[in-house]
Amino acid sequence: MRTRPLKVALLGCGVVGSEVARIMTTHADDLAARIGAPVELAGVAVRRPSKVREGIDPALVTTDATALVKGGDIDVVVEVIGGIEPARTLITTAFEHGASVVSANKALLAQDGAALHALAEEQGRDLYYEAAVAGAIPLIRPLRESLAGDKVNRVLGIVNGTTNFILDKMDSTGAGYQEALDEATALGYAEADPTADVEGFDAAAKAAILAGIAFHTRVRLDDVYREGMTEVTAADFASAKRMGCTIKLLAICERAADGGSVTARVHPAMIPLSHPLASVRGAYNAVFVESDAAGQLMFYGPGAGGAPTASAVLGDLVAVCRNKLSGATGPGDSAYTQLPVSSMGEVVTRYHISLDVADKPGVLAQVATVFAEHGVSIDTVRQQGRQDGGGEASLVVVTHRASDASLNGTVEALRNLDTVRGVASIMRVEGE
Ligand SMILES: NC(=O)C1=CN([C@@H]2O[C@H](COP(=O)(O)OP(=O)(O)OC[C@H]3O[C@@H](n4cnc5c(N)ncnc54)[C@H](OP(=O)(O)O)[C@@H]3O)[C@@H](O)[C@H]2O)C=CC1
Ligand SMILES: N[C@@H](CC=O)C(=O)O
Repeated sequence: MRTRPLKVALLGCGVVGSEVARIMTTHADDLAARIGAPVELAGVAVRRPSKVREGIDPALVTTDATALVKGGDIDVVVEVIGGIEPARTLITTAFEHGASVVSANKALLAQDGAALHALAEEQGRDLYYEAAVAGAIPLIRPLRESLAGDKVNRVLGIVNGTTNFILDKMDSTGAGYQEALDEATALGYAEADPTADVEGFDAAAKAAILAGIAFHTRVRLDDVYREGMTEVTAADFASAKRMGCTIKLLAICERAADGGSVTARVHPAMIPLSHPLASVRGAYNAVFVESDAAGQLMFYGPGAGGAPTASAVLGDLVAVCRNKLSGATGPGDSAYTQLPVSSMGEVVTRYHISLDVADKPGVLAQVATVFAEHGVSIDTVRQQGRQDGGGEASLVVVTHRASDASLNGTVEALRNLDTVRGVASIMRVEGE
């Protein structure tokens, strides 16, 4: 074993960084044995230096992340600050000063992954980010390496722990949205700004990363259709239950049948209770990967939280340190092509639409005509008279598979009917 240690700069010591530092200290001997050299924590950059950090030598703590990255012959920079800046500049500085990088920063990678990969490659450095998608679950490496000889056609899953935690609480305990979000934040699952979680930005960033790696193409955050989960109500859960379904925030990346384009989307969806994703509870994540030769694979595990995420960071740290010692670098993305990313209008799926309508003869026929005129075939219709005496009924329509564009046209036309008082909710139905 080499005796000179590999030097690691830790940028960020919050929920994830503090666990990375703890494991680096408590598992130092194991890490050294696996890498073939000891690893030394050379410095820890934070925003608030006076905060007490258990197990961290105060002499290592600095607010000058740039100086830490530039000085002292750092071999590997672990970036767990989050956000775009200063993380991006620190990572590029690390590459330019001889260090490889391990990051958990999906927001940055979804926005600037291509440029960062290009710089890493130009400088002969590694850029690893297993922790950026689905916390502890090994997903990036299986897609990038184990499935490199297969053809992945679809990736579908729950990739945000916070929203799964909230939806699960709302469904199973009747908890309110805010109460469940506060608990997820206290448990360290949520992003610094939880809007990123609940509005689907975090899951969309992960979908962009997954689609890029799975289909060997470049997909950016802006290419991903996104709807958050803030408008999911108790009434939606009740409707879902009546259909034998529950509601999950899903990320779905698909390659077109002709292989010539891809789509990536994030939105809440009803899925049957019999589907394996329906039983993914709390902050757990699960991702299905469908490929030509392997068929269906499912990856499952803790999707958020300090220790699970640190596990993925440490796995990358070991891989990058091994590469450093052998003089190699891991796979980059220089061989990626640029497949077109199709719009949401072209996506084909099923829909659950809840309408408030006048409770009088002929309304059902009128509504059915609008669906037929837009080429959207109805699977089931359920009408429920209201007890409020207002002469209104609820009409729940579940469609067969139709394009999003056809469904949008249908809904627009329904809104123009005098007998349709309102469209209470529209939700896609997946996983059948
Ligand atoms: N939490 C989770 O479950 C997961 C998080 N991630 C990703 O990991 C990254 C970190 O997340 P998390 O640990 O939760 O975030 P936290 O907000 O808990 O920690 C951020 C850390 O960065 C430090 N920091 C912030 N700004 C600066 C700056 N300008 N210079 C130096 N240090 C700075 C903070 O310092 P201080 O302590 O002084 O405030 C803090 O230590 C993010 O990219 C996130 O998306 C990925 C998977 C799961
Ligand atoms: N906020 C994220 C953290 C992990 O990526 C989540 O809830 O999944």
